[in-house]
Amino acid sequence: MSKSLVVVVPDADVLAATVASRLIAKIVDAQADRGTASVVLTGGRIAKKVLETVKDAPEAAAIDWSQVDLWWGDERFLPAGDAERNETQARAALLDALPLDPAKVHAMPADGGQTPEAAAAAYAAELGDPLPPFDVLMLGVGEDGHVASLFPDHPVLNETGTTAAVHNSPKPPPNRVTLTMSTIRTADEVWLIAAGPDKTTSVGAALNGDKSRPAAHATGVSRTYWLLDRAAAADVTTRR
Ligand SMILES: O=C1O[C@H](COP(=O)(O)O)[C@@H](O)[C@H](O)[C@H]1O
Repeated sequence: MSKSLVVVVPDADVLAATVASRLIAKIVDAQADRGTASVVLTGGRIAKKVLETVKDAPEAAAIDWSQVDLWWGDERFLPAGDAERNETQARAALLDALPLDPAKVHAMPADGGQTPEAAAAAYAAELGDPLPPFDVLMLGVGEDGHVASLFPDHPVLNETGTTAAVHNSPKPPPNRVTLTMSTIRTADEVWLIAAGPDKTTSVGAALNGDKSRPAAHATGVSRTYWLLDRAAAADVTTRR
């Protein structure tokens, strides 16, 4: 049965260090088990800090980076190289410094003139059927409780495929591509990561049972971790 745990640490710096250590250990363990590891990245401020911390961590040398598949939970549908793309952020924070196999870096398509729907369909094809075995899927949590590009009360929540196009996102940019919640829930572990007082309300609501927050539905098959700093956790009244 899936277990859910809430981990609260003092601040965003400690949170980034905590998540980075866990991520390295998770990848090392997956590679010890089956030779490869599969990780789903997220975007946003704390995600950037986590990746920068992994880059500076001596224990990251224990990872065979050529045997890591990297996927993204969502992407801002913008031209390749745009600074607002989650891919651009991840490459600058960590990926460009690693000896990755380019064929295993599965970025979501950039806006090259096709529709977001076409981009979402292309990513679904890249994921394949069955879906890859995601060892860990990381998610930032928005001020409104969104995860990936799944926003509260948005039609994207009704999508039934493995990926979806998003229009009229309440957070810029308006067009996005995202994994659907059913895809997120196939990951072995889902880590919801949040820091700072602007996340207090949404994290508290989601963890206290407000099902209108997409974050409340993001669970892993084996484990769901809420990895929070004290400010983000200030309204949490339940410990799982
Ligand atoms: O737009 C997005 O926002 C969320 C959260 O970002 P943050 O800067 O508030 O932490 C992020 O997780 C998501 O991947 C991204 O596309």
